[in-house]
Amino acid sequence: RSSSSRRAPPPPPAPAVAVHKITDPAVAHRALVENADAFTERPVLPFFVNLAKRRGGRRNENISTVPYGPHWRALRRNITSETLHPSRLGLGNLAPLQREAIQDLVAALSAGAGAGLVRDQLRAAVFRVIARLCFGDAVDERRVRAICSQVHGIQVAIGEINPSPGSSMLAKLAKWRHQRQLLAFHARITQLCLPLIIAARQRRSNANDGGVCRPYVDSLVELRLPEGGGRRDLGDDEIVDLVLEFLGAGTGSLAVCLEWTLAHLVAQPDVQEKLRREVDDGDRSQLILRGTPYLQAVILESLRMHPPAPLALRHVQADGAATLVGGAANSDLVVLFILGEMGRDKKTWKDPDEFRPERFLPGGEAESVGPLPGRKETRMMPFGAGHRFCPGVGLAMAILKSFLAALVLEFEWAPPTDAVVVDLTELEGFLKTMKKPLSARLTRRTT
Ligand code: HEM
Repeated sequence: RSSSSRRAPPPPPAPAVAVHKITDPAVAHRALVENADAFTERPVLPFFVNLAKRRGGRRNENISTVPYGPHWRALRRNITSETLHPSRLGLGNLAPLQREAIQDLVAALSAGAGAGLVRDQLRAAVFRVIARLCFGDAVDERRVRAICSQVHGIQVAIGEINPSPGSSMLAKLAKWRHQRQLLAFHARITQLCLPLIIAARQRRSNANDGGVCRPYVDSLVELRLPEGGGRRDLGDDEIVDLVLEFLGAGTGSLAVCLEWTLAHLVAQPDVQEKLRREVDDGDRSQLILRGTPYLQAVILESLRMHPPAPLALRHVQADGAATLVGGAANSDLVVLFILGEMGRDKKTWKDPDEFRPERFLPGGEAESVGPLPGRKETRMMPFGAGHRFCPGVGLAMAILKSFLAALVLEFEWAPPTDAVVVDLTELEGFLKTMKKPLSARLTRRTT
């Protein structure tokens, strides 16, 4: 036999995948809401492939990456019912965590608000709340700050990934360095989180459930995942990845949204004053209970114009893809739903580039629009849509409302000098941040 006849047959070619972008909210509705079952999977990002290689090919899943099915359902049900459910996040549980974080934020901002400082302080304050929901009271402030800085680092590094790096040696080297940097962040986060996971296992064996507001990590050490007809515990490394997802998904988007919203309040003092009048009117401790439609409208308007997560991603099989491209699609699709463009779609929104919260009030063009798409219509989707919409939407809206209310009650927000115009240029990345960090002159209000 010739050597060529003994050669192993070549591996089957990888299935062709085409990329398809969607910017029209009506098309997104057809796909994610009306054909939800065909749009359940996300493409696998290279970072997770590299992480798996380091673990000898074993891929750990978090809620965002896990294929749709029993594993996803178990993780999603756990986060929703054990941590994010309104009964868990009742005012009695969330309010004290927020109060402490807001008090520290106000103190830090009172001490000076140079460029970049507002952004850093917002991120640190939101992280405190999310970290306490994740780990409970057991975590000390130094460790919280260290984890916060590593989680931020990994998000910035993911945002810097060049999607088409080219094939030159230099490009390959840059890509390799970048992946190493991501893995180093991940290793440091693992080191910082492992003692907290061990502490949670200890609490479990002591049969102490950590109180009414049970930390997310406690629910994870007790979770039994379906596997091969039976059930199994999660390993420490799997819990690290789920915790990292919780901390990252929770903090980054919230801090970015607060910064954008404050920037618009600086640019439009009339909106700021109207908002202040609403939150100042009546019992402040009952803010969320008494209803604050303008506060809700300001936040929705900010999320419409600047959805912090710029994309929702799906991997769609060729037959499901036909609903999008028409006829018979001959390849799978990676579908990019471009959330920012949907919020500014000219067919859907009047004067989409104007920040006008009134549009979400009764009588406005978007009075029935909320943070999630409706059954009949999608006009914006800052928290995604379909089966994989964001489970943190309730927590996110609660935190955004209480932080924003406190920040306009405590301070008057103005540009650093009267001559400065607020720069609202966006920076594309893992999150859509302000290109130039918000710089503001803060005057403490005496109330
Ligand atoms: C302003 C704040 C937030 C924004 C704008 C946001 C946005 C999003 C978006 C766009 C998605 C993708 C949805 C899709 O593909 O259809 C998502 C998914 C997700 N978010 Fe959020 N999010 C926020 C806060 C949070 C918080 C506070 C948490 C939890 C602590 C969270 C946890 C998650 C998780 C676990 C997923 C994956 C869901 C799944 O695949 O089943 N997010 N988020």
